[in-house]
Amino acid sequence: MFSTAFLDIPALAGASGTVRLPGSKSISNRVLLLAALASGTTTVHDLLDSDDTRVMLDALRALGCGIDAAGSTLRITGIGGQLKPNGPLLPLFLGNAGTAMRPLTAALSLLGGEFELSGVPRMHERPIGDLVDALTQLGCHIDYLGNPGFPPLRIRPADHGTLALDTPIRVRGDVSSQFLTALLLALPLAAGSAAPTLGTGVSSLPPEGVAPPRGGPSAGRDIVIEVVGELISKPYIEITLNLLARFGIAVRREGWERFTIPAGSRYSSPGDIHVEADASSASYFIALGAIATGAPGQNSIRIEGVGADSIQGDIRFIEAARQMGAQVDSGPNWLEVRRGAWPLKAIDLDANHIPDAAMTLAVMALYADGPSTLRNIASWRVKETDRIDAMANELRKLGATVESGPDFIRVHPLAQAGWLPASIRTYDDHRVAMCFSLAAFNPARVPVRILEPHCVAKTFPDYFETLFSVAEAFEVPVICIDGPTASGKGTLAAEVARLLGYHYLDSGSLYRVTGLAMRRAGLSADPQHEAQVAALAAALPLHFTEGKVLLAGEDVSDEIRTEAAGMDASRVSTLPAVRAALLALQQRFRQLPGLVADGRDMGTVIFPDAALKVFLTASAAQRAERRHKQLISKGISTTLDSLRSDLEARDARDSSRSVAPLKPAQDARHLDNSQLSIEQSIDQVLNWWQEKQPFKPA
Ligand SMILES: O=C(O)C1=C[C@@H](OP(=O)(O)O)[C@@H](O)[C@H](O)C1
Ligand SMILES: C=C(OP(=O)(O)O)C(=O)O
Repeated sequence: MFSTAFLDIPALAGASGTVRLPGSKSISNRVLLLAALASGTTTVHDLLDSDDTRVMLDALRALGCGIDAAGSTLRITGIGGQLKPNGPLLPLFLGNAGTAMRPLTAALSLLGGEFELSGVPRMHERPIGDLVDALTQLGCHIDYLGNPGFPPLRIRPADHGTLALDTPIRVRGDVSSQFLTALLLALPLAAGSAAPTLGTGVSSLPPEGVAPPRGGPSAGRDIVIEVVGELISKPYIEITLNLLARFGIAVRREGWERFTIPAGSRYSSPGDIHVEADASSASYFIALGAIATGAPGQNSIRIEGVGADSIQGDIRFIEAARQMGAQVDSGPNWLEVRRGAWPLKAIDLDANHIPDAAMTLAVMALYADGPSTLRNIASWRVKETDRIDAMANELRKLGATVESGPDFIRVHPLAQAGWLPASIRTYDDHRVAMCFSLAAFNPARVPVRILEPHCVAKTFPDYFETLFSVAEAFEVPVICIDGPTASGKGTLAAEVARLLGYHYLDSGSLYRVTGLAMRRAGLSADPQHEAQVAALAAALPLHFTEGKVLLAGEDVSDEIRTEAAGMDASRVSTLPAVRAALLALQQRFRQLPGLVADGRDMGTVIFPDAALKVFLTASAAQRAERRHKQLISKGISTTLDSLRSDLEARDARDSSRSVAPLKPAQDARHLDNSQLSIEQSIDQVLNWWQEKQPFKPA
C-alpha cells in the first residue's frame, strides 16, 4: 500500500495483462457476521483483508468469536446467537464501514449486551436513523451519543419477551439499502429456532450446545419486514438473501416491499464458503481494459476471481462498460476486457443499481464522444464523502465541464488540449482515489497526483500496486543521487523514495550482491564463468527496503559488507559481461510509479535522461567525521586523520577511473550537505522535485 502524502501517476500509455482482485467487501462482511451468529466453525476462503473487514473482525473477536487466520483462509467459530451473559459495556470502533456499522447495530440490539458503536468522523455523519427507528419500533434500546440519526450509538439489551414481532417491521429503503440488509441479517436472532411452528404444533429440541430459542411469545412466528419508500441499491439485497440462504435462512421476498423470515429460521454454517473477488473493484480494471491499449498480441486486461455469474450487483457494470464501447468476455470467475469503440460512447444511465461502480463511469466519461449522465444517484451524497460534489470538483480540476444536481451528475468529455495536470483530493474515499487513477491515460500526457492514496485501504489496499503491475507509462520518472563515498546519498535517496512512494536502487551494492550470488552458486570471477555470472547478475531478485538489501527476500545487508564480499565485488566488476548485465538490471528498476537511484554513475551513465539529477557532496572533513562516528558506534577503532586521507584517495581514484568516473552530470544540481541536517537535504531534493512537477495546489 502507498502510505505517502501523495502519489504521482505519470502519463500512462497502455495496459495489458492479468490481475487477481481481492475479495468482495459486501460478501466478506456479511459472511463474517453470519458465521459469527451461527454456531460451529465456518472456513472462509479468500476473505477481503482491508480496513472494512478488519473492523468487523475486531468487533467479532471482542464479542467472543474464535478467529483463526492462515494465509487467505480464515476460520471463525460463531457464538450461536448467544453472548456471554452480563459482559461489561463493549466499545466497538467500526471505522467507516457501512457494512459493519449498520448490520452490527441490528445484530447487537438483539443479542443482549451493552455496546457503544463509533467510527471515524465521517461515519458520524452517515445516516442510520431509519434503521434505529425500525429497531426501536421493534422494542430495541438504542440511544444516540452525538447527533440524532447518526452514530455513535449506545445499545442496551432488549427484552426479547416484548419484541413487537407480530406486526411487520417497517424500514425506510430510500437512503441506504444497508438498513434492510441489517434487519435481514439480524432478525433470525429473534425468529426462534425450536419453538413450535405455528399451525403444525411440531416442536424440536435445539442440537446440543445451541442456544435455546429467543423471542419469547413470538418465537416460532414468521417475521415480516416491510420497506417504506422506494428501495435503492436493490442488488445488495440480493447479495444479502443469497448469503442468508447459504447460512440456512430462506427469506421469502415479495417484490422489493415485503420480506419474510420464516418461523424457526436458524443460522447454520455451510462449513466452507468462498468469497468472490470484488465486482466494484473490478470496475477500475474493466474501465482500464476499455480505455487502454496494450502491447501487440497482449491487448486485454484479464480479471481473475469474479465472472459474469457473480452474485454481486456491481457485476452489471459490465453492461454499462459495453454500452460505452468495451469488449467484455467472461467465464466462470474471470473477465477479459479490451478496447472496442474509441472514443468511448457517451452514456445516459440510471445508475441506482450500481451506486459504487458508477463512479468509475464518471471518469470514463472524460474519454467519451459526448456528455454522459448518471441519474438516480442521490445516495452518493451520504457515502464516504458527498460523492456527487467530490466527483464534480475533482473532474473540474482535470479541466472537465461538469453539471450536477441532488441526484445526478453530467460529465462532458475532455479534448486533448483541455486536460490539466491536477492534484486530486480524495476525501478519504477509496473510490475517488481509485477511479481518478484512470485519468492518467489522458491524451495530453499529463500526470495525475492522487492525494492521500492510502484511503484505498478501505477495500483494496494494493490497488495502485495492482494497477502498476499491468500499466505502461510513456516515461517512468527517475531521480538520480550521485556522489562520493560517505556523502550520505544512501540515506537521502532511500528517504526521498519512501516519501514519494518510488522504488529505490542502491546501485553501490550491486557488485557485492553479485559476488555473493556467485559464491553461493559455486562460481568464481574467472573468465570461464563470466557468462554464468553475468546471467546470474541479470536476474538478481533484488529489493532495497528500510535500509536493508534483500536477495530473494533474504536480508543480506551484513553479509555483503564483509571483507570477503568486498573482494568478490571488485573481482566481479572486472568482467565486462557482468557490467553489461548489471546495466540492464539497474535499468529494470525503473518501474511505476518512479525510481530514486543512488550511486556514482546513475545520472551520467545509467539514467542519462533522469528528470532530476543531484550531485551530493560534503567536505572530506565532514564525511570523515560522519564515518568516524559510525565506526566508533560499531566499536571499530580508527582515527579521523586516517579516514580523511582514505576518503580523499578514494575520491581521486573514483573521479579518474576510465569506466564511469565519478563526476557530476552536466545537468545535475549540486548539493553540498556539509552544513545540512538529513531533513534539510531531503527537503531540498523534494523541493527541486516539486518545482519540476506541473501540478497546481489542490
Ligand atoms: O450492502 C452493501 O454491501 C452495500 C450497499 C450499498 O450501499 P447503499 O445501500 O447505502 O447504497 C453500497 O454502496 C455499499 O458500498 C455496500
Ligand atoms: C459506500 C461504500 O461503503 P460502505 O460499505 O461503507 O457503505 C463503498 O464502499 O463505496
